[in-house]
Amino acid sequence: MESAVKRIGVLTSGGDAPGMNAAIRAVVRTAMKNSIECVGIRRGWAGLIAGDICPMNSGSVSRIINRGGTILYTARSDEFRTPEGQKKAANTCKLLGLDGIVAIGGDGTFRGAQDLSRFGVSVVGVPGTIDNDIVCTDYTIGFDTAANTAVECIDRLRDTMQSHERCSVVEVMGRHAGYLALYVGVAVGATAVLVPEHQYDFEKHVAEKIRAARLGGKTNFMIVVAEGAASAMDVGKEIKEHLGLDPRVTILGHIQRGGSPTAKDRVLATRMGYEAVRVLAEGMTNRVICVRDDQIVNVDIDEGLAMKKTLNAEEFEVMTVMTGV
Ligand SMILES: Nc1ncnc2c1ncn2[C@@H]1O[C@H](COP(=O)(O)OP(=O)(O)O)[C@@H](O)[C@H]1O
Ligand SMILES: O=P(O)(O)OC[C@H]1O[C@](O)(COP(=O)(O)O)[C@@H](O)[C@@H]1O
Ligand SMILES: [Mg+2]
Repeated sequence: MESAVKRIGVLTSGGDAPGMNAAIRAVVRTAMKNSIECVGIRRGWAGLIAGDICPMNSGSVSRIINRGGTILYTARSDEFRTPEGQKKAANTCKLLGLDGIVAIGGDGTFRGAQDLSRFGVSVVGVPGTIDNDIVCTDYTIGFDTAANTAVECIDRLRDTMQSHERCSVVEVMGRHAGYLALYVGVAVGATAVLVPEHQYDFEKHVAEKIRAARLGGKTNFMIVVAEGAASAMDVGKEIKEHLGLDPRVTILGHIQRGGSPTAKDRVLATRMGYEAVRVLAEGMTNRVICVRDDQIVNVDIDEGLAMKKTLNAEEFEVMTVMTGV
């Protein structure tokens, strides 16, 4: 089939996520198979504005499928949020003869892609963020690895908390989204889980859960807090003040974003990267690659971003029943 694009760019933007490299590799290799030239754009949208490019070929993506982070670097760019910045980025595309851009990132990255498409550049988004907060897709690259890393860390904390009969407050990532906290909280058998989607109430969400666990015979407690729900330090202070316990607070932070991607992240990233190039080759634009019921599909970016994602109600209910007991 004759491809609708001759030369494309690939970039990673926003917070990095394990599996982004596998997606870059799939984009480059699929492009090559279809005789499409592929140019790497370093440092996300900032790099597109600056024309920060590197040539890509089969060799440049060798031995990266197993590596965390992103070989193209990533950045957050305030300039790209402005029409002037977007115009500069579109001019780079014109100068380099880029017909299309594959943007691997989160919701912010896709809003940027939406804007760039208004300048006549074809864009396709590949969801890569540990937050799993992109409305139109069941899954975003990096979530599985980050969740498993957090679970491993919390299991270690649990050993020492059990020995000392202590309370642990652990902060996981998620400024605006509680998917990671909820999933990890269920996986570690947390005493309580705090998510930004629900207004924090110390008495109801923490004190009552700890009390129920203590009445059930437990002498150690694990509180999982999404960073956007409450400050783990503050939760720790409240536990000390109101319940008389002496909690230990751990902020997992960027540990969660690193490490070798799980098989799930590598495979989905590869399938999504392949689909992104296929979509551009077919002449489509303004699409997000999504996974729905384990099928890789593409969705209009405007429609995708307009959808409202909520926490999985069944998973939340399960967490509510499992905590505090
Ligand atoms: N509403 C927007 N319009 C244009 N560009 C945006 C918008 N939101 C974010 N961006 C661009 O995308 C970048 C990445 O977004 P960010 O929200 O930080 O990460 P993520 O893509 O992982 O959600 C931002 O630094 C900015 O350059
Ligand atoms: O790396 P930074 O700039 O400290 O950002 C931290 C944020 O990035 C994330 O890890 C991922 O968010 P994005 O994918 O939207 O960039 C959030 O969970 C966290 O709140
Ligand atoms: Mg985001």
